[in-house]
Amino acid sequence: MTASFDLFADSPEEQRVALGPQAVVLRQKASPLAAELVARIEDVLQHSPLYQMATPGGKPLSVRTTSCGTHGWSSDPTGYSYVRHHPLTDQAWPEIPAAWSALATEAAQEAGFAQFAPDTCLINQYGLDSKMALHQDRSEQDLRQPVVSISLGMSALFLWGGMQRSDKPAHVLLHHGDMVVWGGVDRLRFHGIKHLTGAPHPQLGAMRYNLTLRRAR
Ligand SMILES: O=C(O)CCC(=O)C(=O)O
Ligand SMILES: [Fe+2]
Repeated sequence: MTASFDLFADSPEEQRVALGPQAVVLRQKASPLAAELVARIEDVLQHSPLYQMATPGGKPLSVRTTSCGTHGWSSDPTGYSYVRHHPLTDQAWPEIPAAWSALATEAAQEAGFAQFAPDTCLINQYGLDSKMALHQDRSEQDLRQPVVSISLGMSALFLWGGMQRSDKPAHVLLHHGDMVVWGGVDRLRFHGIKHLTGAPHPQLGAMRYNLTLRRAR
């Protein structure tokens, strides 16, 4: 797979950008709710503080992360898994805010995945020095369920690869309010974040949040 197309030049009004047969960027899909989404992030973080995970190999991730939902994604020396408690507070994760689940269900529907009901949301906070290496999302039990992501804050260069880590990734700019949905034949595509880009966000500053909603169990 040689995904060498480049989406830097997208016209800003383009609403749907196909990344594959079952993967799509829904431009500005979350924009009408963005202020509300950010306010709820602040609520969630009160109960579920951001922390720095390390890869199973012991390398610290450059993002700070936390979760909400019945399960939270975790990386520790034993590997990647879904756990029921925040590793620092030992508390159950807070509920996924209803507006986030509803938006994810709607976006999944628009992308061709009916009745998506997330039970976990990973919150990644990126700073100017953060990135996320190419990886597959494969800790979930039912890989027929899609992945739905929401970008807030500064823009970022999303890497959209193939089914092999060595496949050359496409570069896709993701902006505040953009959503990405992938599933089906595209569910295990390698992806990552190269770096943040552009100006600091007027409300959030030199920072990006990514909310990734999935069905863990
Ligand atoms: O920040 C993003 O847009 C991607 C995040 C991601 O791939 C993940 O958390 O698994
Ligand atoms: Fe991912």
